[in-house]
Amino acid sequence: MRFQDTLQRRWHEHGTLVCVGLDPEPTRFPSHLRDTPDAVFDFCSAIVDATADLVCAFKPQIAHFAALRAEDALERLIAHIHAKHPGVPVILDAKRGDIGSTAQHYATEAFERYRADAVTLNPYLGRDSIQPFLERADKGVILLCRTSNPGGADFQALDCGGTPLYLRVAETVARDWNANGNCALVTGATWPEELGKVRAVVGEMPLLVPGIGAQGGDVEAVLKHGCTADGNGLLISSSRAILYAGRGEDFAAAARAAASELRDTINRCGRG
Ligand SMILES: O=C(O)c1cc(=O)[nH]c(=O)n1[C@@H]1O[C@H](COP(=O)(O)O)[C@@H](O)[C@H]1O
Repeated sequence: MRFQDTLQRRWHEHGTLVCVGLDPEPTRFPSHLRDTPDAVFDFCSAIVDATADLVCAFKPQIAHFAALRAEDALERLIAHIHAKHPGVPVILDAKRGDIGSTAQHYATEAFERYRADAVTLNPYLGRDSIQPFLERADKGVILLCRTSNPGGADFQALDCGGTPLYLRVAETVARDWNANGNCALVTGATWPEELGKVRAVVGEMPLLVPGIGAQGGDVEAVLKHGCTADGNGLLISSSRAILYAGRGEDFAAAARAAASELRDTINRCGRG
């Protein structure tokens, strides 16, 4: 099934906008897992199994695995999600971006090697750098637009003929790059008013919104500015606040409680 269809199904049939980010940091694992041979997989798969019914997507962050030489654990983790929780899409957070011939290899990496349903990309190199991904109509192409970090405005807010660069990105993606209906944008929870400006430009396009939890984004403000008219349209992503909600043997139950609370807060704050 296409990424955009699985996402719609999670929003409408499972009533959740929560995306759990999978960012393993072994120093923060519970002590009983820290020195086990397959700790990264064991930790992440326990979080996945404890939260799958509460999420609209999982988002593993590739650097967290690569830095630990744990790419094989990432491959097995994504295979585990597909096998045990079919219908939950996996977004590979890789933020790739390169000339077309190299981009082709990044597309193969994301969709064939890792079997991700969607990937985050940096649009800075322009259309041809994204083309190999856009052509995969069944896969989600999630482009950085207004990132959550403090320096996000350094370039993204630069004036481009009366419009900030991030809105130019939003306009271009919505108008020119989305012929297959498989594009989405990253807009950080830490900039809710900009999120609203992006929403006004892109119609119903899905927005991936990191920055809730550890980065301090406000759920209510995100919903006020970012929801579509039917109360959907967002993947509100949290990693550390869910993954490391507990430090003991009950870490997975603690993660479930944190994800459940986030889902309920979102639903209480007025989605659909
Ligand atoms: O593309 C992303 O996922 C992303 C974009 C952005 O603007 N800000 C941002 O924090 N992220 C990612 O989202 C996750 C946020 O983690 P927490 O702050 O722990 O919830 C990290 O994996 C970041 O790499």
